[in-house]
Amino acid sequence: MAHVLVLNAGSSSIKFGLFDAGTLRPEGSGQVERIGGPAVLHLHDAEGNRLEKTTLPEGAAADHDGAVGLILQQLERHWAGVEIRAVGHRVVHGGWEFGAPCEIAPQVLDRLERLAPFAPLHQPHNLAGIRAAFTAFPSARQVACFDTAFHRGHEFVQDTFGLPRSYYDKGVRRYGFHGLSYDYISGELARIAPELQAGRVVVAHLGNGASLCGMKAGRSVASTMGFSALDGLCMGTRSGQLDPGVVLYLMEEEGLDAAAISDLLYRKSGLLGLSGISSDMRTLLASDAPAAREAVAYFCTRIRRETGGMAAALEGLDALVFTGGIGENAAPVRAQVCAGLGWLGVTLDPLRNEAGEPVISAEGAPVPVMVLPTNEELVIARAAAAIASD
Ligand SMILES: Nc1ncnc2c1ncn2[C@@H]1O[C@H](COP(=O)(O)OP(=O)(O)O)[C@@H](O)[C@H]1O
Ligand SMILES: CC(=O)OP(=O)(O)O
Ligand SMILES: [Mg+2]
Repeated sequence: MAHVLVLNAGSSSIKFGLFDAGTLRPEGSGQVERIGGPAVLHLHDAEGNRLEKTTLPEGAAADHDGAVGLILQQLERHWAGVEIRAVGHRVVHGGWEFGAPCEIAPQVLDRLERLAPFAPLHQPHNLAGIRAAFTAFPSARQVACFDTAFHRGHEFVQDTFGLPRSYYDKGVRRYGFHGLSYDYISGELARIAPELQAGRVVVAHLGNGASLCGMKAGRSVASTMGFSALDGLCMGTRSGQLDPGVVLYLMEEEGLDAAAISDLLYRKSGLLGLSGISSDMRTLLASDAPAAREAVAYFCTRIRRETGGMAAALEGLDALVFTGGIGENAAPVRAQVCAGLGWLGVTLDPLRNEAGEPVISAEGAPVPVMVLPTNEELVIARAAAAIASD
């Protein structure tokens, strides 16, 4: 039986999914999370039951390459002999060239390589996964699916910066990311609440990377992420929105060069930099340290501010959806975000929120608030299966 394998490299995790190429039924899934920290391997069978949850020995998944190697080993161990017809890859940055999933020819790989500087926490890992899959499955079709593609079609005013127009023409514009996740959520809303999907929805994808998408009738109108995956919300290790004057100060007064600034903004800021403790929301929520509390408070404050901005871009709000590792699991974060959004019609039911029910808003509240687990792997599998059947 032919299968589609999906590799989804995030900034702190690599997730995989194995699907029947015809029915797209899941045959197995898993992830290596907390890469670079105390990494944990999770494996699930076709029914979603846990096969394994193991804290990996130090060094086993110190980086994304190690994690890909581990996943390939586990595939061999638990799903030996399956025929892999196609491998679908999440590729975070598709620039302005790639607006739809595509088969990866060698010249495509070169073009994707050129976008690596704009997504240094992702693109190199996405490309390493592609190379590893070419070696491990030489006869499979390799397909790239882009985080940026869902946001194509924004109006000029949502995509431009206030720079001279020539920069926009050169591609210095807001691309937006997490599009595979938003695409999945849009489809889920159409299935379970079509009247909401037809309206104005803010989706908060809160993982190690975090962004908001404003959607109208299921399509992206605006994203808090911009040219790179640094902009917008505060993230695990990324600063989010920053006065460009700070970058000038760092260069002129502190003598930091581009590499040092990149390291600061991508790897040492956000929840990690503010708390001085961890980039991981679980660790921060479990900590009594005031700096951990303040980091979480900043994270939530930025989400509230940007939700107000998104509602303005959408000219109203009909629903708010939480997804991503934090959005799906961290009830205290959802509570803090929503506590300041009563003026928009958002009121939570604390018990439903604590239980992580699909609908967590209070009975009769004007704006439904939902928790929907994302499934970027399924979106990728659908595209890879379609291309492989051509
Ligand atoms: N049960 C939980 N409670 C709070 N936070 C959680 C929980 N499970 C996962 N998270 C958080 O989700 C984040 C990782 O999200 P995820 O979407 O998997 O990451 P990535 O951006 O690498 O794809 C981490 O900050 C982690 O602490
Ligand atoms: C684009 C991005 O930040 O992705 P992730 O949240 O998976 O790191
Ligand atoms: Mg992710």
